[in-house]
Amino acid sequence: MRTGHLVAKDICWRPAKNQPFLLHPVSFEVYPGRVLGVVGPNGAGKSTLLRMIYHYQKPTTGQIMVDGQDLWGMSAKAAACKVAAVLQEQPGAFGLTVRDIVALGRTPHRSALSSSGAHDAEIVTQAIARMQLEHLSTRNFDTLSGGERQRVMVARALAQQPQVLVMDEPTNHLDIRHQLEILSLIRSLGLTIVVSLHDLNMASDVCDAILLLKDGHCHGFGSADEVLSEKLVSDTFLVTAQRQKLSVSQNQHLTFHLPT
Ligand SMILES: Nc1ncnc2c1ncn2[C@@H]1O[C@H](COP(=O)(O)OP(=O)(O)OP(=O)(O)O)[C@@H](O)[C@H]1O
Repeated sequence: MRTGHLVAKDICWRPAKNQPFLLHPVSFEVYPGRVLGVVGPNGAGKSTLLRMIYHYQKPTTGQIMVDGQDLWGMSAKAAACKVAAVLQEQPGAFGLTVRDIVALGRTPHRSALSSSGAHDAEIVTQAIARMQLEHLSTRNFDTLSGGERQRVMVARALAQQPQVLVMDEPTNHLDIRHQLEILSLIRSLGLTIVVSLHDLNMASDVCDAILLLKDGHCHGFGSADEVLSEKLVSDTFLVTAQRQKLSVSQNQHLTFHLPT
């Protein structure tokens, strides 16, 4: 049976009891192996939502279920066996090599006293190969370029063998080639993926469903055709959005202008 069925039921969040909600109740479902794109203007609540899915920030109310299990009813370690994250900020590695960093992905799968064995080593090797990082595996992580680091963080997430992968703006700082590679990877992994993207055309190309947020409210959830309509995009981003069919690929493409 394919795993990675993600359900969010009325999740919302505020920093503290006496503060306003920054994310208002939002519900969605992602079927195993599908890709959900989270889009919206700056400050919409995208990262706030993702943090709840990768078990960093507990929803104030509501529930997140992975394969029928309440993500916030389990330990952080158990949750890390289910959900991995690739974030915008990459940690300082203090002299660790690329292979060391990828091997950290195995940590949630080990018991407190066990050291990593041949099985873990094989999974780490496979994750490095999947991201074509073999030639960099002994390099100090801190010496890599932004794009190379991003690929290492994806390899670490793959070594974690999650059912759900969360990616917060994974194409940031990547050149066009690496952006396309990350998008193609997202499609090919076969994992359930929740990804925040600023580029609405990319989101439309790569995602099976789109969740549109603004000011902490859900403004749409459904297929890209439904949610990324001219009207909804124009209203949400305060621009004039136009959808056009590209003559060569026949794909729909959004263009944007400031309203006159
Ligand atoms: N711990 C916090 N305390 C107070 N405000 C917060 C906290 N975390 C997030 N916010 C606020 O919540 C709002 C949503 O932030 P969030 O980072 O989720 O937005 P975003 O959609 O990811 O934005 P961007 O596209 O700019 O990255 C912002 O106004 C942010 O300042």
